[in-house]
Amino acid sequence: AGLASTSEVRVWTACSVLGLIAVYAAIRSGWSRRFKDPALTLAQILYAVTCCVVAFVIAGPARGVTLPILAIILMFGIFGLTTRQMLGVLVYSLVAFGVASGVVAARDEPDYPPVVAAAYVGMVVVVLLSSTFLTTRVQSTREHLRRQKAELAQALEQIRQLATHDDLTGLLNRRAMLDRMQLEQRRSLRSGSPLLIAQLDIDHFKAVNDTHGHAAGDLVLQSFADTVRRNVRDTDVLARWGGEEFVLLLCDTPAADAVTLMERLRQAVQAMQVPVPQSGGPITVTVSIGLARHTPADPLAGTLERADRALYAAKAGGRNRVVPAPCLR
Ligand SMILES: Nc1nc2c(ncn2[C@@H]2O[C@H](COP(=O)(O)OP(=O)(O)OP(=O)(O)O)[C@@H](O)[C@H]2O)c(=O)[nH]1
Repeated sequence: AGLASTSEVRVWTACSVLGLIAVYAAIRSGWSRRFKDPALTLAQILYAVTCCVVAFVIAGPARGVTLPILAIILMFGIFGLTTRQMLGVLVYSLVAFGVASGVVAARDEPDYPPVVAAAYVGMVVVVLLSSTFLTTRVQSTREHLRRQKAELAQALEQIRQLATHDDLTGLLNRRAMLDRMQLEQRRSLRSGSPLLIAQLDIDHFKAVNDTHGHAAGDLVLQSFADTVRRNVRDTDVLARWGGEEFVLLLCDTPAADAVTLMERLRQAVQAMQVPVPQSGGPITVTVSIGLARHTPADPLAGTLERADRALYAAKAGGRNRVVPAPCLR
């Protein structure tokens, strides 16, 4: 439109388009993934500010258009840059526009009197400062949200832990164990691997509480849980079923091995010595165990019932013993 030199505008347009193509290629090719910000926001903004500054110099009387464009460029920075990067952009832009103003003044354009030059510089400063201020605000809001999100995730994990685990022993609780049993039941059905359920009940536990107190009883429950956990495989699942009663799920263990394992477990519990402060010597306990194999045709409740009956037989038979359900004999 006769406002600016055609050759300068052509060179400017070519450089701007080449810059856009280079950024597009860097992102689409995946080359930019090696950087922390694959969108190359900082590089894009610095390049755009540079183009804006050059446009300010060559646009003649139309240079006022470059200021809203500068504001739009910086808007992208508000969401994509850190406060430090934005401060860098601020300093770079101030210096670049300062130089540009000097160049324009040196070109001695008739419609660029000092008062207009000062107004442009003032506008550039306002745009840059307000963008930097907004970036700081957005960054602090983002940081606040990030912290809240982390706290929420931690609280959810705590709730999940409380809902699925027993507070005293850290073992799975009954509800979580039932879920796990169903999972293992499906797995066993698919693979044909044996699945066994053991019910474990500490003998005469009421007497422990009555003699040594409830706190000592709690220590015994914790030691019992640790002892059992240490004596079974990681793939076996132990849960506190309620009170002094525990359930152990033996995955992929042949029945004969399971009976031997339960016997070893019984002996480990018998050998366990629980030191209790202000209670004379350490407390010892024994355990009765009922063991049953899950058969694919049966519901889980049926297997639990058979393990429970075997446990009852162990108690009735004098305690401190392992009784396999009839299906295992
Ligand atoms: N310390 C403590 N005791 C508990 C807890 N939960 C249940 N108990 C106690 O466990 C005892 C269970 O007693 P009983 O059901 O009579 O069984 P027992 O004395 O072990 O007798 P047998 O099972 O027949 O050998 C009760 O005294 C309950 O109060 C707990 O979390 N901590």
